[in-house]
Order: sequence, then C-alpha cells, then structure tokens
Amino acid sequence: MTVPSVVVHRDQDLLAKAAAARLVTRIVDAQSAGGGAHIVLTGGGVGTAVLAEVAASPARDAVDWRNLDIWWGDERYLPAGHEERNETGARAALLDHVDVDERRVHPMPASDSGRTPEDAAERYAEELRTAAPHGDVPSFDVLMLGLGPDAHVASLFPDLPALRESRPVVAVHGAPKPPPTRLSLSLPALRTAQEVWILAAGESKAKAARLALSDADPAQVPAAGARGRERTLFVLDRAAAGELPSEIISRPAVP
Ligand SMILES: O=C1O[C@H](COP(=O)(O)O)[C@@H](O)[C@H](O)[C@H]1O
Repeated sequence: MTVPSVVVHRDQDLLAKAAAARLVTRIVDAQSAGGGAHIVLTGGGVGTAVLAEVAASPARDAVDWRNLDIWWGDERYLPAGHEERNETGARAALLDHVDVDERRVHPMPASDSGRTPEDAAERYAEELRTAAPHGDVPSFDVLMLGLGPDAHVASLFPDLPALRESRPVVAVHGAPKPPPTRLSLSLPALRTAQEVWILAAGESKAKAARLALSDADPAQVPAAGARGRERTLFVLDRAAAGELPSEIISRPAVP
C-alpha cells in the first residue's frame, strides 16, 4: 500500500478549486495515455463542491467527457432522484452541465429499483465486472472519497460488518449517518484504484484526518484502510489538517 501524502489548502473554497484542477489534469493525462478513463465520485459537501468547481472551470473543455466512465464509491439507498442521493448531487453539480455519454455513467441502483440492497450490490458488482477487462473492477484512474468525523469513507462506517466484505460492493445496514441503508464499494475494491484522494475540510474532520493518516486499524478507522495502488493523497484545508504532526504534512509521497 502507498504511504499517503498530504496537501493543505487555506480553506474549503480553495481546496475545492485546487482539487477540481487536479481532477481535470488527471483525467486529461489518463485520456492522453490510453483513450478512456475511469473515475469514482464521492458524495458529501467537499466532494460535491469539487464537482461544481470542475463545472465552473474553463479547463473542463480539455476533458473528453464522452470518453469517460463515471462510477460512485457509495450511495444512499433512496429512490431515484432523491435530493440526498449522491448521484443527484453529482448530476446537479457537474454531470448535467457536460456532454457525458449516459451509457458510461454508472450510478448505484436506487431503492425504488425493486431490488433488495443485497441484490442491488450484486447488480453494481456485475456492472463493474462487465467494464473490467481483467478482474472484478475496472482500473480506476482516480477514486475520490469524503471523510466523516467518525473516519468513515464511502459508506464504510467504523465497526460495521461491511468493513470485512471481500466482494467489491456491499449493502450497508444500520449506518449511523442517515439514511441507515446504503451501498458501498468495499475496502478491497477501493484499494484497486490507481489513485485514492481523500478530501476533507473543517475542524470537525481534524481528528479523523489524524487517525486516517496513522496506523490505526481500518475496522475502527475505515479511512486508515483506504489507500491507492500508486498514490494516496489527502487534500485538506487548514482546519482539517489542524491535528496533523508537521512531519506528516511535509512527507514526500513514496510507495
Ligand atoms: O454520507 C456520506 O458522507 C461522506 C462524507 O460527507 P461530508 O459531507 O462529511 O464530506 C461522503 O464521502 C459519502 O459519499 C456520503 O455518502
């Protein structure tokens, strides 16, 4: 697993703008190297703000939006179009404003799909498998994650059985943050991404960021288990970085 590196921005607004610039560059680089690209979106305040900044950026036109597969790291198990669904937020912030190929936009199933959460998780796992030339999931170029104050990432919450899941997608019951029923990529699936970016702003995330950068057990600190194959990057604002030891902030990114 890669040793994480950390970038700290002045505040959430600047963090969102800088992460958006990073995301555009990452997609353009991947597309220049190989044609298509796969990205994984997150819900939450910062993740959605980053997407809105991509939409507002003139550089967004450097992306070949039709040649991009868009996935989600987790979803709240609510009816299609519900305002609390991560998909709804991502569409309003970005996807409704760029020329995506709908066949390559892969939202997780909604609760009115007629499936149980377990069937919905298996359905999404199948969709991932279909897009993967080798293995169970495509090679994600970048996978973004928000960070909860309890150090949850995606919908993997401390001490819940979903953290022990080895299949790529898991149904989550009893989440402490509403809604209680969710779908999530599992920790092994998150770890297949080339790059994992953890985005967090605000003082309420400072303790979680410190623990996520420690050797804590992912069973209690899920974010401590979210690492990319080639790179793990924490993009924080000053408040979220407030409890980090100074040697972590300046640590060079090495595998
Ligand atoms: O419920 C969720 O929360 C996390 C973190 O959200 P934030 O608003 O505290 O940044 C998010 O990453 C996840 O996708 C979402 O379902």
